[in-house]
Amino acid sequence: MLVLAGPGSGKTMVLTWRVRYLTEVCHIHPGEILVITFTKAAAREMKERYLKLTNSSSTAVSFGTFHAVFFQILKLAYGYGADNILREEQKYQFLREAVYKQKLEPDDEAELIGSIAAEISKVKNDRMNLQEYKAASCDTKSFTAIFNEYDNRLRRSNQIDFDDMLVYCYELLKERKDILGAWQRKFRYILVDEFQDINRLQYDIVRMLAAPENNLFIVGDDDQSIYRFRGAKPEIMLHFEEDYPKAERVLLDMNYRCSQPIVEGACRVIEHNRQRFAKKIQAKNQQGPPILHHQFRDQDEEYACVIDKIKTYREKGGSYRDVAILFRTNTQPRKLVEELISEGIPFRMRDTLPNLYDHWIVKDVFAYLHMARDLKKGMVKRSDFLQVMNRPRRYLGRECLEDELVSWEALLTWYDDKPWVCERIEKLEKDLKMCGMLSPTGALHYIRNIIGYEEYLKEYADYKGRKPEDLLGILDELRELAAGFKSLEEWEARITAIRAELLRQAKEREQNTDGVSLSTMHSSKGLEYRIVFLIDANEGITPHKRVLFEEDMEEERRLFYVAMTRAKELLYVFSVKKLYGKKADRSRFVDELLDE
Ligand SMILES: Nc1ncnc2c1ncn2[C@@H]1O[C@H](COP(=O)(O)OP(=O)(O)OP(=O)(O)O)[C@@H](O)[C@H]1O
Repeated sequence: MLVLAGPGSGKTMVLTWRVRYLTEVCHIHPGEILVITFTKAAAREMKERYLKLTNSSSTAVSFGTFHAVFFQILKLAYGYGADNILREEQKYQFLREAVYKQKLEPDDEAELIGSIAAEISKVKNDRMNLQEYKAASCDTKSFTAIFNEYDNRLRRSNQIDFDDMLVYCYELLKERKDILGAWQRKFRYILVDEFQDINRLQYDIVRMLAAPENNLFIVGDDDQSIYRFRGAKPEIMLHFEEDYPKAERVLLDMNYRCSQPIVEGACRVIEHNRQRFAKKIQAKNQQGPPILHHQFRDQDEEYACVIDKIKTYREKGGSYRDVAILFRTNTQPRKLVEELISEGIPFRMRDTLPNLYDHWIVKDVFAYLHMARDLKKGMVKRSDFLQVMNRPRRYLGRECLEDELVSWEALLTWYDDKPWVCERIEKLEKDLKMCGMLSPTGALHYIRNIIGYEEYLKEYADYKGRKPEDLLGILDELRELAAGFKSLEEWEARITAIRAELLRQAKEREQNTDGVSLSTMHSSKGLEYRIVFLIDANEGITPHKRVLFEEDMEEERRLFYVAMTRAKELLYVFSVKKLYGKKADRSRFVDELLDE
């Protein structure tokens, strides 16, 4: 049976009631029932709700994630234990060592390792032939070498990663009909939650397990499939009825969460997708204010409005935890976070916020700023100088600096046979003197345009085959953060305070304190709030600028739809006219939403 469910339609309840129906009405033995979810938290919640519903303290029904279920199968076949599962930190250590061997010298090591890990996962999950695979995170030859090195390391230590669990399970069940038969007899009834996010390998294993009786009960919302980037295949759900022509389809079209204006607005957006089951969702709650859209001059004005509305809500007796601010990418709310801290509004981040000040481009800029400051005392540090001496190119070698502090005379003497290098050294010293007299914003402008750091980044992007705007965007963002500070000292004191506050908040997050939720649209899935702010609803952000194909655009629209349907009562959709100093267009999703 295919249960096609809209947002807020009570999918968990449907699954738990179905299990109760199987056990209490159809008298199926609970041990024959398997309920598969995507996360441990979902499995736990499902089990708890089932126990509550049946008024019992334990059950023989199996509630587990795909990985837990597949690992159980491997455990019995091969005697695997917890020690055989590769831990995340070990995985990154193995990959780091494999990357070092290839001498790739990335600017951002964590980013490279993260994208290689994702690609390895993709190759394994899609059962692709490594010999024919063209890599995206680095050159194909290095990727193949890293993949093999990593895999051999796993074999040598008799370990498997999370992707291997699926691959090995698939291979085992394919080859050993006796083992497959035993599991088919054990789990005669299989229920799958969030089916829209299933990947090919998971589906193939579930199909094998469900045969020959095919007692499959799947629940999902094709409009909420948002994990294509990590291998989810929403088309599997769309073609389920072709794989199982006898399957019945049930539509859960009542939304118990959102008010009618929110449901209607969300439907107007999602109806622009072509790859979907057409359905009409209704709201149980017919009352509610309309969705509020506003286009602000810039983010400063936008964030001031968000903060103002949160404060008003709080003054009227509301809780911070009723409110969520949702955004497309986890780097988006940096400025907002600073504003919330300044205003003393507690918040909880559902995703880690990568610190802009840890980015190599920002480190370069700060090396210049520090040199400009230290030059006044004649104490420019060697480490700062080394960081940027050839950004832009000045034809300098590390050997020209032996002492901890830079001596400009010694540098000029070292290169006295190369007048073109001396010219650049003198220009740098002069530029640093100028920078030292400017405010942080003025100095950033100077470093970027007069020192030539922007030109350097463009050449670098060209050489690395990256989009220059991605790198220049970091400088744009830094300029926004620097605005208003009179001196470097003042700015750095603020950066230190924010770091400390974020650390404190991370600790507090574990305790259940009241706070506004800050979340990416992805991480907001499954959650609900009385009031939701969708910020920066602009082209290039949502939909994201990396969208290339129609399928990507449909995924972006689904993400927007998921975010909208988190709101129970009040939904604000905010856009800006100017983003990082440049003109910005309102998101097409806002146009679709307003097009009544
Ligand atoms: N039959 C029902 N009657 C009244 N309220 C319900 C019913 N089913 C669910 N709800 C309420 O509606 C809200 C949404 O339910 P739930 O979170 O289970 O939906 P969902 O289908 O998982 O949503 P989504 O996929 O959008 O995350 C919850 O507040 C829940 O308590």
